[in-house]
Amino acid sequence: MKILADQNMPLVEAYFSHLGDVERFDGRHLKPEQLHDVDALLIRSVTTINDAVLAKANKLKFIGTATIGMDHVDEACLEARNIRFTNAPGCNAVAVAEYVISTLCALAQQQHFALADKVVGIVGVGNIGSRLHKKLTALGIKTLLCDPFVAQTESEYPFVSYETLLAQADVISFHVPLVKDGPFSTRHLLNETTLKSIKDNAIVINASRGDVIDNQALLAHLEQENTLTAVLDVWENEPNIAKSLLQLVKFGSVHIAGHTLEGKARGTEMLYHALCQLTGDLPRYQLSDFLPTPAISHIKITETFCASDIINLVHSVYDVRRDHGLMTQLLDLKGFDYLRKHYPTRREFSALTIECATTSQAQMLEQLGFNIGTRKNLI
Ligand SMILES: NC(=O)C1=CN([C@@H]2O[C@H](COP(=O)(O)OP(=O)(O)OC[C@H]3O[C@@H](n4cnc5c(N)ncnc54)[C@H](O)[C@@H]3O)[C@@H](O)[C@H]2O)C=CC1
Ligand SMILES: O=C(O)C(=O)[C@H](O)COP(=O)(O)O
Repeated sequence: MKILADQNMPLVEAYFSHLGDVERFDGRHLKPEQLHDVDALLIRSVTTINDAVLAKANKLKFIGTATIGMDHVDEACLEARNIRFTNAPGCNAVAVAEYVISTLCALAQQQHFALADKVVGIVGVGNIGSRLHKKLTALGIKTLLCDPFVAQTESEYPFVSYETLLAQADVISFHVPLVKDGPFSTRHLLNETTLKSIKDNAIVINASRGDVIDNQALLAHLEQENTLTAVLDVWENEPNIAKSLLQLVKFGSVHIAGHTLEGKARGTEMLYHALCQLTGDLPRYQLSDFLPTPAISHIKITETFCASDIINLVHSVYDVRRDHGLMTQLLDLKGFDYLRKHYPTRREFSALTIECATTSQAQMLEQLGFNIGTRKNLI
């Protein structure tokens, strides 16, 4: 079997070599002739799949995208060609939720607010939004949840309308899929009109898809007034983003909110399982076979550990300001895709094991996502 995989997908050889021959390709520039005689194609979010690119795919029976988002794939055209398709639902949901937590911690330091004083509106309460909700609750932060689809089945929490969320939230964080048209389109959910309904001094975070916010409208809004804090991980027209917008956002990054080591590796692993299922092979490997021990793996905290220490703890694992610095300093020199390809290793909170002094610390930090070590005599 011939397997063609995006050059930025980790661990493909390690997982897939027993299934066939692995070759790599440049995800942004897949050409139809590269699919000749290929049996399985493994892509990331930068590869558009449509009729044109599949024109010479004579043997293709499987396409997997090691991402949550699927807006780059025309599923109808795969169905018509009888090509099995899968994404990797939830693979990097923890990473995106931790990106938002790191962002809020950094803003709390810079803007001198207490995290627990903010109301965070989550637009889209699926894999990412629900994990974010859990972590925010651990920090004592109130949330407003907006998801018309989940609201129909989930009665545990009250859901609000998008209009109510915009009017009442201090922080608005987008976690919807990009749906480009139809009655449930999410394109330009935040636009010239809806921008006018958000609160003064609000914080807007977008780690979903660039098109969910009308970037030109946001740019015009930021140019007019300065009470809005905008944080963007995703941009319209990547990789050729509006550089004038980058200058006005508080933190900008190159679509890396989901790029933890664990998140990317989980994506590869989910495709491996899906292909094994199709071929009838038994999976031989699991993620723990490949994840390295983190450089800092254990710490011990005392009873005096307090709110400001939580911020330091979060930033000891991941500080979003590193990524903002990389983007603002190196974008012109290296380009958007180079910075994504050479993204420095980032681990999830769970890679750090914490020995706590009290039971309440252990409960809170576990809910935030850290691994809790055993310690006798917890207070
Ligand atoms: N920046 C990054 O690196 C990453 C970005 N993403 C993006 O985040 C998106 C969300 O990911 P997940 O939470 O895992 O997806 P999910 O499918 O689990 O959840 C999305 C939720 O959005 C809801 N939704 C759809 N339209 C809505 C609307 N108009 N208003 C409110 N809610 C709406 C859905 O009902 C669903 O519950 C992905 O589709 C992807 O585009 C995902 C991973 C990494
Ligand atoms: O999972 C998704 O959806 C994402 O947006 C990915 O994390 C983006 O990563 P790449 O696939 O573009 O590397």
